Amino acid sequence: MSMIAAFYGGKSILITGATGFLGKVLMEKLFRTSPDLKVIYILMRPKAGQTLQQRVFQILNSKLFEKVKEVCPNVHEKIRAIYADLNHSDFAISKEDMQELLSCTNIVFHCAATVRFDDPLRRAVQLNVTATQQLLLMASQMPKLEAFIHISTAFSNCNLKHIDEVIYPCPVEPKKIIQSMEWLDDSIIDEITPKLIGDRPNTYTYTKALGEMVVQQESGNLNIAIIRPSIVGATWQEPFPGWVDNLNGPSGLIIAAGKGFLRAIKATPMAVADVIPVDTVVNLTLAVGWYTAVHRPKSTLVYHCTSGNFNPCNWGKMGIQVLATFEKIPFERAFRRPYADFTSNNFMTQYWNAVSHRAPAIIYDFYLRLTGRKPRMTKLMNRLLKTLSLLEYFINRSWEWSTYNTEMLMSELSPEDQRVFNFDVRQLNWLEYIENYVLGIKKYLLKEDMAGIPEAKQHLKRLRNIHYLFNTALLLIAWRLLIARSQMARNVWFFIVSFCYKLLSYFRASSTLKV
Ligand SMILES: CCCCCCCCCCCCCCCCCCCCCC(=O)SCCNC(=O)CCNC(=O)[C@H](O)C(C)(C)COP(=O)(O)OP(=O)(O)OC[C@H]1O[C@@H](n2cnc3c(N)ncnc32)[C@H](O)[C@@H]1OP(=O)(O)O
Ligand SMILES: NC(=O)C1=CN([C@@H]2O[C@H](COP(=O)(O)OP(=O)(O)OC[C@H]3O[C@@H](n4cnc5c(N)ncnc54)[C@H](OP(=O)(O)O)[C@@H]3O)[C@@H](O)[C@H]2O)C=CC1
Repeated sequence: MSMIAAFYGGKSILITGATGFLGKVLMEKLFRTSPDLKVIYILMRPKAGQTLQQRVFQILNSKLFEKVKEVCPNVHEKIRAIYADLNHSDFAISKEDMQELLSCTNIVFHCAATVRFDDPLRRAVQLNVTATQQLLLMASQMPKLEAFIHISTAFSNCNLKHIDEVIYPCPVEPKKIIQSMEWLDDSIIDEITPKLIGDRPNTYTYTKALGEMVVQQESGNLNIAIIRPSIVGATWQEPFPGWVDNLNGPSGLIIAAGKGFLRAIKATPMAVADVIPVDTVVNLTLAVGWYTAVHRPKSTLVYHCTSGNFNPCNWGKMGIQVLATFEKIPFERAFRRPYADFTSNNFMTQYWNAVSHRAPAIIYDFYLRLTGRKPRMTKLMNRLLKTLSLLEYFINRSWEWSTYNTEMLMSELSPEDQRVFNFDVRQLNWLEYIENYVLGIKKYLLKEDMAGIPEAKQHLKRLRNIHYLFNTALLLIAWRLLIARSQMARNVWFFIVSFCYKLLSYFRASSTLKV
């Protein structure tokens, strides 16, 4: 019997960010391994015209929850969706709901965050810092609380090369930042943002670091732990391989490459691609929840959930495997044939952006205009290039994360828990994982049918022929223009033609002699 699964039995669990990528997998695993848990409270807001109930219904009816429905048929009765907007000062939770949350909650998993790299500082602070502070305040009023688990990111201190499992201070106190956001106007905040974030690349990593400081400062008597995952990718094993439902991290770029939009990328092939499967993060999170509640460590422990030091894969290897998978499992209606060029040179990046990204987009838009349709490729390409520029920082560097706490926890688990809540990425086979990742993107993100693979392959063949034809035509035009302008080119051209003519005459003569 798994001790961790038994621990969550009968518990009331509060999750923020349960509608997000990580939150959904966390909920799924909890229900599947501890179907006798009492209730999961999820703090959520209505979105895209859907009420809370409709959102919950959609999640429970997704492919991800198919196994849960078998082991926990009354799962819908065990989810309590509570209206909450973490951007509000008191989360806008009703009094009755607040009362229930405060009196019943045993465990808190705080996953909600804004993960956008380009969010203005005010928004990022509100969600990643102030909301964390408020949730801790709520937690301090929960008499039955056993553990508070905060999800941060391994990149919260990406300004350092070697990162230990400790909370690093930021130069300006989070409380001062929170206060200043209340009275500074947007233009001033925009002006001081670069100074505040310093050598971090964006407001996301900076505010996640501030969030950790808040956890440390406001922890009081709570049992708290922080988990720092690196780049969270599709599921490795559970509930099935390759599940993914958003474009963050590598997923968006894999789509862009598979559809033939992305042909070159400024990346260091030897830099470590510290991708970690989402189910591994969830297993560690649940193990940490159990350990923190049962063993009550004296201080706030930080756990790195990374792959680089256990089982490293680099961006070059990942790119090659992604491309190899496109050969077997191509995406439908590709714009161009998938092709990868990794370059770490600025000039070459500009060159490829002009030749391989912008020029085809302009030509295609011209074609759309000619055929009376609305041009859209240039806009899409500009977005892609903006995304690339925001991700570049992370694919041209390597970091070292120490993992003493994570390894200590692994050794504390019983063999059964090590199996059920496996977070040992040494067992991960990257080639298999990447293939399943690409397949998962095709099935669950792009919602493409596997039956369409032969047609997709045919389409790629047609694109290859068009590509050869186009290049040959381009070469001929260039050559014709050169001949018209340069005596030297003309001489070379006449030399080649007369050489070919002589060769032909020679073969003709020798074949006549043989007869
Ligand atoms: C050369 C060939 C190569 C072949 C092989 C290639 C494969 C191998 C190489 C793989 C290298 C991987 C490197 C990963 C490094 C990750 C490091 C993370 C480290 C930190 C980890 C964390 O701790 S934190 C979690 C990560 N956090 C994000 O990763 C958020 C990013 N994101 C945003 O910060 C916003 O998204 C941003 C972008 C501002 C847009 O902002 P925006 O307002 O312009 O756009 P929106 O988000 O509203 O989306 C508008 C349209 O862009 C589409 N789209 C959105 N994201 C997209 C995306 N990533 N790739 C494509 N397309 C994307 C979307 O589908 C919409 O399309 P549509 O309009 O048609 O619906
Ligand atoms: N994905 C990754 O690569 C990594 C993620 N992490 C961390 O993991 C955690 C989860 O990330 P992930 O699941 O990928 O992110 P998602 O963007 O998929 O999910 C974010 C969640 O936060 C919720 N949320 C955002 N704003 C509000 C709000 N104002 N009120 C209520 N809820 C809100 C979202 O709700 P809604 O659905 O309503 O928008 C959603 O449930 C984050 O803390 C992130 O920093 C760490 C490392 C890497």
